[in-house]
Amino acid sequence: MSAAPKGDLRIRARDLRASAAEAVSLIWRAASANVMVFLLATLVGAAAPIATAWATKLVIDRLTTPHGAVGGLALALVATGLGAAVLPVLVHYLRAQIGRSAGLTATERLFAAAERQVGLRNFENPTFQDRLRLAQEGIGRIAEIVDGIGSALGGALALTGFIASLLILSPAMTVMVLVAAIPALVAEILLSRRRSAMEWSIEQFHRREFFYSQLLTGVAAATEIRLFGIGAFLRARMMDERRSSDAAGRRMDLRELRVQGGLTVLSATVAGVGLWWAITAARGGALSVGDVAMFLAAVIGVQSALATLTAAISGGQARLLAFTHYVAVVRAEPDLPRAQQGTAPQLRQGIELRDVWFRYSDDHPWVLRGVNLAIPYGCAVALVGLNGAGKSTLVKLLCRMYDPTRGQILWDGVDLRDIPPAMLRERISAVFQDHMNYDMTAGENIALGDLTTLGEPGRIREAAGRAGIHDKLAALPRGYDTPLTRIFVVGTDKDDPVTGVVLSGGQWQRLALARAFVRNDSDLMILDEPSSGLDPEAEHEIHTVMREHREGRTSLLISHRLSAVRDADHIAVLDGGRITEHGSHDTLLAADGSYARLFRLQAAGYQEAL
Ligand SMILES: Nc1ncnc2c1ncn2[C@@H]1O[C@H](COP(=O)(O)OP(=O)(O)OP(=O)(O)O)[C@@H](O)[C@H]1O
Repeated sequence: MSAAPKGDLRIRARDLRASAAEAVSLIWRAASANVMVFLLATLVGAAAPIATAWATKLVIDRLTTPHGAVGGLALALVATGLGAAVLPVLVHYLRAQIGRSAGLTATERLFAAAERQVGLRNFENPTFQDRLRLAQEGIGRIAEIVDGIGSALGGALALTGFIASLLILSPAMTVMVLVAAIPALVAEILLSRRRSAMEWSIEQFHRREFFYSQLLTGVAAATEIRLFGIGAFLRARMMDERRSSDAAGRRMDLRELRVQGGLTVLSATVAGVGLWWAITAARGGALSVGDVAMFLAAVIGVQSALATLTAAISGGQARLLAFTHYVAVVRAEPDLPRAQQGTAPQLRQGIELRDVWFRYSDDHPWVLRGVNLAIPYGCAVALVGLNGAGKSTLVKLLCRMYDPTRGQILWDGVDLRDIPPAMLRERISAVFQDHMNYDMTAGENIALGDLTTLGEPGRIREAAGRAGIHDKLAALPRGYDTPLTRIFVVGTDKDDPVTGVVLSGGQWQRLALARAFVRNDSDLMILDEPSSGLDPEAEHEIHTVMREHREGRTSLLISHRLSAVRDADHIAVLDGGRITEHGSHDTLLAADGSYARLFRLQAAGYQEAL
């Protein structure tokens, strides 16, 4: 596994500062009172061992002196020992509290930032996906950042106190201990940078492993996996991903083992030399017994404070580097240049696509190559075309999930780019080909189409009625309050567990239709393959309903079932990224082009069967 490129690490110094500033301000704003008590307790806790060491030295010196009074000192020793024992428990509690408060705020901000990505481009970008996942992990480690700040401050205080103590006893030894510590500090900082780069580079393995694990443990793919017997195959792929990330982790651990092992030997040697010197000096009468005890406590204290400080700095750096992903997501620009001002005018004239070109990225081929299409106000326009012709892509452009690469889409003459996406989408309702089935109650599944209906069951029922699913939903064990999921229990009533229900594909499709219908006042209704999963009777019934629903409304209907689109006001054929034919059903049949060919092909299929 290669480390992150050098350029990446250079950028990281700046990112690190931004990350530190963001983390400190987040922690402070989320829990300022607790932070103050935490810092105070940490500092007092760090001073306690120094006080203990001095009290111990004085007690020993007095004990070895005839008639030395030790009562007060012994009490002080007990008090500092008590403080040293109790404070860490308090610090631990405060750290967890601060971590929770800051984590709550950060989670809210992260998901709000993800919502600010109003289009789909970033969500389809693997780098952004990696960042999102690492950002969530980073939030989980905020408590460690708090810990790091505490350890750094405590370590610095303990270090200063013990160095001062050591200086009194032996300036030469002080220099020696400090010089031995510098390589440790530098090495730890470099190691932590390398570890962060490694973690970033193996994120792709984690994401793929997660994908396979979801497949293997989720319900969605369970039937196919069993039928095709591909469980072992998928598991092998998942384990490959795990092995790749483990291999990178093992290499990093080995590197740390070598470096940290060497550094430990170095500090043990320094401590040994110091001990030998102190004992020799005490023998010669240059140091008292208490001095030797103090010396030992100071050497151990300096080394342990340095270790704490080094770990706090390198660990803090690693955590802040992980936190840079959070900062990158919350500060990311919206993916679509966003119209802040402006409104979506109520549709009066219609929608027009003017020479629209689109490709998903510079590396992808063109999907649309100069589409010109009008969807006049109050008309039903049908879009037909072969698989992959770009029909769903065109729908996504209409909802402004992406902006056209070239050309314009006009809403009553206003460029969609000049309309805030949220306002535009309030005027549109849709059933998508790949509609969502939410693991929520039946009523909620419909109300998601217009949240104002959450408190208005009448509107929900009416939409369900129009989509032909009311009777089914009303007959469920808890009617519209029945959870449509077997994945988790909805509600908290332990004595009366709510059993979830699983709907069929066609029933889910009707629910998706109801979700679109519930948004009554929409200006544009988009129906992308709304009846593909329905039985023939249901399909006929739904098309009748949709025809009624479309009456006087502006709508765009996409279907491979050409009998379903024949009564649209206009039919447009999308082929090779362009509109190649358009007109009414009769005109297109008379023109004897590709629409006529496809229509006859489908009709012949039915006739042959008769
Ligand atoms: N998110 C995406 N990223 C990259 N390419 C995409 C993406 N979505 C679709 N495409 C590509 O764009 C082309 C058009 O796809 P689209 O889904 O719009 O076709 P369609 O006409 O709706 O097809 P179908 O009738 O099969 O539903 C296809 O070649 C597809 O591979």
